[in-house]
Amino acid sequence: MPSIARPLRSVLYIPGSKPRALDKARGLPADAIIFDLEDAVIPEEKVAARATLAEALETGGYGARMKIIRINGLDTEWGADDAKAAAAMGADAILLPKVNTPADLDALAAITGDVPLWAMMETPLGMLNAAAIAAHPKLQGMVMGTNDLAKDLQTRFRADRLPMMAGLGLCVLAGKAYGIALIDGVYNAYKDDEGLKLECDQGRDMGFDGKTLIHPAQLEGANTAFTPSEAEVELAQRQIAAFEECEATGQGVAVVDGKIVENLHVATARETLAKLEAIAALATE
Ligand SMILES: CC(C)(COP(=O)(O)OP(=O)(O)OC[C@H]1O[C@@H](n2cnc3c(N)ncnc32)[C@H](O)[C@@H]1OP(=O)(O)O)[C@@H](O)C(=O)NCCC(=O)NCCSC(=O)C[C@H](O)C(=O)O
Ligand SMILES: [Mg+2]
Repeated sequence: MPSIARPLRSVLYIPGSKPRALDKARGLPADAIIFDLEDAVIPEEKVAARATLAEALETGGYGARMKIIRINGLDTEWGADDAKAAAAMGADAILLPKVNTPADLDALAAITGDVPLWAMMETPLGMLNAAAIAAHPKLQGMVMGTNDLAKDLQTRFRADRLPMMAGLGLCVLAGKAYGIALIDGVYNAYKDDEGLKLECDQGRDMGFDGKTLIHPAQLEGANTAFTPSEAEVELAQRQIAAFEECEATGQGVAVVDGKIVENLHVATARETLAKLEAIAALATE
């Protein structure tokens, strides 16, 4: 299972129709940006948003942040033209909403060619097909659409997200099996830092690489939650040192803080340190 080298702790949605927000994002500490042409843009502005976004990306200035364009569905009047335009904008990936089957990605790839694809996982059918979707050769990331999922499940929002756990879990399993990026859904109450922290921690513990965000005020919370803590880094260093010491004496198991450390734990410890290095490298780019 390949691990994701590029940090994707904070993935900020920006409406493609809002020049001020598009400009502000050039200075925000987001690991990735989703330039949105779908739900954040009203129908009357959809066509103009395409040109506004093309101009912003042409101007550039987004640095090392990963640039992802979310287009409208191919079953809408804007989808095909969005796809053609997005393919020419030099983005790192194109994100397709409401992906139900791998055939949806085939249809997009027929328009966008070699551009990597990401999938919004936000319908019950899409989540049931998560493994087949994750296996698509062009797919490099999945983004959870928890608002649309809640709508389709006819569920109420709960702090523990219990009603959507089955769907999120299927996507995590599928994403890990095929080594693609996995980004959790948005937290709608963008002024509630404590609630955001709880949901980020939950997503991080489930195995997500980061969280989608709707407002700059959420960036710090997500970046902190998805960065290895000082305690995690210090433990990883001690685990590696203890295991190497044991190995030198011909033993395969070390004990740290009363818990066994085997080669698989050392692999996780090394991944923790590598993740921290990748985050530090991003800050200097
Ligand atoms: C939620 C908002 C409508 C709030 O906007 P606003 O009232 O303008 O916020 P502020 O006045 O607090 O903004 C302060 C400054 O920050 C800039 N700003 C705000 N939001 C963003 C952003 N997302 N990216 C970049 N910059 C942003 C403002 O321009 C202000 O700047 P300045 O004037 O220079 O001080 C708004 O935040 C918003 O529209 N957010 C995005 C909403 C969105 O993208 N929704 C769609 C994605 S969610 C979704 O679809 C998930 C999925 O599909 C699912 O099903 O779950
Ligand atoms: Mg959605």
